[in-house]
Amino acid sequence: MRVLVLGAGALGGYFGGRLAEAGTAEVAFMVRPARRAVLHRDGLRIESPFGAWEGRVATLTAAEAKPGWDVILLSCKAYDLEDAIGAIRPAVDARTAVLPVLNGLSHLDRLAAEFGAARLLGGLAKIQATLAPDGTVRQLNDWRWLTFGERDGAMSDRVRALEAAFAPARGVVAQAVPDVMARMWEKLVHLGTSAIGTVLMRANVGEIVRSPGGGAFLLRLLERNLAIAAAAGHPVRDGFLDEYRAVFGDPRSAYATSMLRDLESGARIEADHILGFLLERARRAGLPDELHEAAYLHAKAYEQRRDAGRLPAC
Ligand SMILES: NC(=O)C1=CN([C@@H]2O[C@H](COP(=O)(O)OP(=O)(O)OC[C@H]3O[C@@H](n4cnc5c(N)ncnc54)[C@H](OP(=O)(O)O)[C@@H]3O)[C@@H](O)[C@H]2O)C=CC1
Ligand SMILES: CC(C)(CO)C(=O)C(=O)O
Repeated sequence: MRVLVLGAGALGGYFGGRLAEAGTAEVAFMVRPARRAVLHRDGLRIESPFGAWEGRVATLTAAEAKPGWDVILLSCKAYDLEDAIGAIRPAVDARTAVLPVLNGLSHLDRLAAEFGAARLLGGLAKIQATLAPDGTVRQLNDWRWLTFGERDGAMSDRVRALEAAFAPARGVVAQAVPDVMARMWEKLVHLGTSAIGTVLMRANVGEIVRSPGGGAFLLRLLERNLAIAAAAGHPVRDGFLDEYRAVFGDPRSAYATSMLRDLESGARIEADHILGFLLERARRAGLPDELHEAAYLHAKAYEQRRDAGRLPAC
């Protein structure tokens, strides 16, 4: 199996690196020149509770893209989607499945329009990882789930083959599922709650829960996001609520989101793709929207300040 990973950031670097380490697929990374220079100089370095890895990896730039890939794992941020589509376009052919692992949902319509619905898989990652300033990919806790599937629910040869390729990879639980759209909505309920909570409060889950009313605030957010998913035709599975009530009720939790990490380091954030999407869905369903509105406004005001160069020094 030949797998092209677009982006060697937190997710692309982690999952692509683990697959390269396992040696069960031919893996290459499509990267931009600055990242390529670091990978050429240092190799790909992963730090993880499941063991560090360092290795030389194949890289190519958009100008060098050629067809012949079974899977393209798309791991850019949503604000880079158009650029990434342009970069992978010459690499996509009749046999290629495109597997995006971005958070959110709205990228799916765009990718299906570009590459055809039949080529596009659904996918999500439950992991906490970051690309450190020195180029190291750092996994921050033991979350390690990569979930994907055909959007029509078929358990096709291609999703089974990808699951098999990942099976020996350490620090990864990769699963092909027959209900990937439901899983993506569940991920959005989870992320919507943690991202809105941590970004609005500029604090991790434990810090919020230990503050007066913080636990109730997170649970109210969780319920609002559950209602948004249900109104969109995707009620969560049994057990989901109990699992995430515990996640969002733990006073000792150090759980923070990639959006909070990005915001605290002055980076770009996926405000429209995640927060704007949820706000629009709350309004469309006639649900209370003031928490989503505040989070979206907060993120957009941050973008204004960032664009104007007025963020405090990090
Ligand atoms: N980090 C996390 O813990 C989690 C993140 N997610 C989601 O996964 C997605 C990816 O996030 P994450 O991995 O953190 O992001 P990162 O910013 O760490 O990595 C994205 C990478 O994509 C690269 N990229 C973007 N456009 C192109 C292009 N045209 N050609 C080549 N490379 C490109 C960037 O390269 P360059 O360096 O050149 O800018 C960057 O290194 C997001 O939607 C995020 O919300 C989901 C679960 C957890
Ligand atoms: C919700 C979480 C932590 C789970 O993977 C995530 O997706 C993120 O931080 O972007």
